[in-house]
Amino acid sequence: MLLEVKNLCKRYNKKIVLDDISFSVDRGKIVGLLGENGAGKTTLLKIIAGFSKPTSGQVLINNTKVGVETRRYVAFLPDTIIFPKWMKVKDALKFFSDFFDDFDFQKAKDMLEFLNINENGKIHDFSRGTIEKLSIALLLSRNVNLYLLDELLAFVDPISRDVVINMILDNLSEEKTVIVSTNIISEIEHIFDEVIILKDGKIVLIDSAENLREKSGVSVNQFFKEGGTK
Ligand SMILES: Nc1ncnc2c1ncn2[C@@H]1O[C@H](COP(=O)(O)OP(=O)(O)OP(=O)(O)O)[C@@H](O)[C@H]1O
Repeated sequence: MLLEVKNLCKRYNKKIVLDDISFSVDRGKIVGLLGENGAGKTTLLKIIAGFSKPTSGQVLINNTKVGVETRRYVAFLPDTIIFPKWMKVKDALKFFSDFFDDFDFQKAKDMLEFLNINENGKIHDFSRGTIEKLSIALLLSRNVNLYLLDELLAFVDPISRDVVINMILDNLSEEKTVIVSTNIISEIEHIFDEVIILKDGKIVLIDSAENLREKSGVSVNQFFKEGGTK
């Protein structure tokens, strides 16, 4: 098992944001993490990425308790812009290459060329959608076991969404696992192996996408919109 989450709880002051969450994810899977605003998706991904501490419970990646060590296995796409204002694309490439041993420089360059993103461009002058595509390209150029993509496709235009989805698929192997939190469900659900639905910090559904569609008779998107529980 690549990822094991056991009785995870997160509280901010008195507010319970994650309430006794347990699940595990195998290698090679694409998991759709769904939930309304405030359900706890970002909090969960940040804890798995090692950027936020649980109040109680445990997260194991490759059998190692989450922390500095496990950050080597994980690439995290946050839902905010990570680049400083002065940075050009070529600086971001250099930063990733200096910072991450697992970064494939040539792969990143090829992806950026494919996406028509100029290396001399200043990142903060780009549209939010282009910044998202750049972030995804850099992230997928890391060779890690687990990719956590928060709010994927939030800013990407409908035409580019398929391009991004195909980049994810091209990058996958049996060893790599992807957890995607998104609100653009209908366009990406075909790549989900498993679906987790969070509501008020609790898991209300965890199933294979295929089972979910078969049992409910509707798409994952429709199922989620109708309330997300069986
Ligand atoms: N640093 C923090 N301090 C206090 N409360 C927080 C903090 N971070 C998140 N929360 C609260 O935790 C809850 C879950 O937030 P989270 O961002 O994880 O939800 P989400 O499912 O990712 O939502 P969205 O789809 O809107 O991004 C929210 O009620 C939020 O206000």
